[in-house]
Amino acid sequence: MDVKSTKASPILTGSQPINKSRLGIHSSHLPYSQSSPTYSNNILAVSRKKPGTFDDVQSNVWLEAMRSSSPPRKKILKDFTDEEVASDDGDIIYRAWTIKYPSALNSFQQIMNRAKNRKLVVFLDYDGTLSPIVDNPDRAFMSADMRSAVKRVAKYFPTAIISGRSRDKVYELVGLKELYYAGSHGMDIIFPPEDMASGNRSNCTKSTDRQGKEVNLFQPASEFLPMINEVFRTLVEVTKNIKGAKVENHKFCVSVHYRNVDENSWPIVAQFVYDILKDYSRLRITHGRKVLEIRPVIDWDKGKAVEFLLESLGFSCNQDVLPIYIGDDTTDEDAFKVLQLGNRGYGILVSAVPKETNAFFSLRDPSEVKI
Ligand SMILES: O=P(O)(O)OC[C@H]1O[C@H](O[C@H]2O[C@H](CO)[C@@H](O)[C@H](O)[C@H]2O)[C@H](O)[C@@H](O)[C@@H]1O
Repeated sequence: MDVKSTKASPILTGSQPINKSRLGIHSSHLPYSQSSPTYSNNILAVSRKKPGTFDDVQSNVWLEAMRSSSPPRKKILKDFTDEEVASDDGDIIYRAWTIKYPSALNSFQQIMNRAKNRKLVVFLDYDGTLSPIVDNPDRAFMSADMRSAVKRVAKYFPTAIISGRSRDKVYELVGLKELYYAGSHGMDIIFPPEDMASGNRSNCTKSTDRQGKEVNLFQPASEFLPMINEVFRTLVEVTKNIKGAKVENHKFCVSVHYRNVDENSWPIVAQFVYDILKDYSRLRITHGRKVLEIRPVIDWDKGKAVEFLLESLGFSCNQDVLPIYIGDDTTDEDAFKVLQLGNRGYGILVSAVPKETNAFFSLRDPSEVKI
């Protein structure tokens, strides 16, 4: 679903402060400020450094966040309970957690009761929600059964995929024309103009898709494209000798994967990313599942994308609509928060381990999402 852009229409709020507390790190510990962008030869800057030796406290904070991203089940349970747990105990702890975040499957009737006389609008994350987490991001396929399940849902309810991946990539993986797609953590949204609510004045760009069909594009970070491409190239270059490291260009953000990097080399990955980002005050980093995600400092996230789609498609009236968002990652928390506010809808966290979340319900893994 590639589109030929006809006009750039950035709705930038780059001067807004970002939510640094999401990382659990005080703002003074983060390597970005609110000053204007700088472009520089980062490869040279980085290669002057001795890799793997952190030169200040901030980067150690990053490393700690990397270690706690997607940790083994036993470690999460230990953090949650403050003691070592056997796997049977782990199940008991998980069941206790579902008292606070009940299983969406067991709460099906409750959800249906609330959905009575309302329009259900469904939002789905991709990785870890529709597809299982696997070592190779290029092999994160959703099953044919899952695709059929999503297709069935979309037949009855407006359904959108909101992913950290590029919109083209996630479309390629999902392959269903009948859905709405938002890539780059919601910074790249596409929908047919005929679905736009009447009277809506969303600041969209008109464009055409591969089939020549007219589409509406909303890309609030379009001015960051050259910067993102530059950072992507630099990161590919500096990480090329780190075994297992993988850098993905998601158009308006970049992912640096360290899932397959030996843990002893994680400091090197962190150091390189940290050094590069020092030169880009208008980019920030968030932590995903064994991935560092570099994104523009704009006031936009998956939660904002949910609000945007609801409004653009004419579903923002609280009384008539019940939005549901299913996701597994920290970036999905922004969407859960939007639905939690004013009890607007239901966030459903996909997690096999207890976690603090803004979601209302839980599901254990993608196989439960499919049901
Ligand atoms: O918002 P999402 O659709 O959940 O995308 C978030 C990131 O997903 C992918 O990485 C994650 O899944 C990979 C495949 O299972 C896994 O190998 C990796 O460790 C996970 O972090 C994707 O590759 C990232 O670029 C997305 O940002």
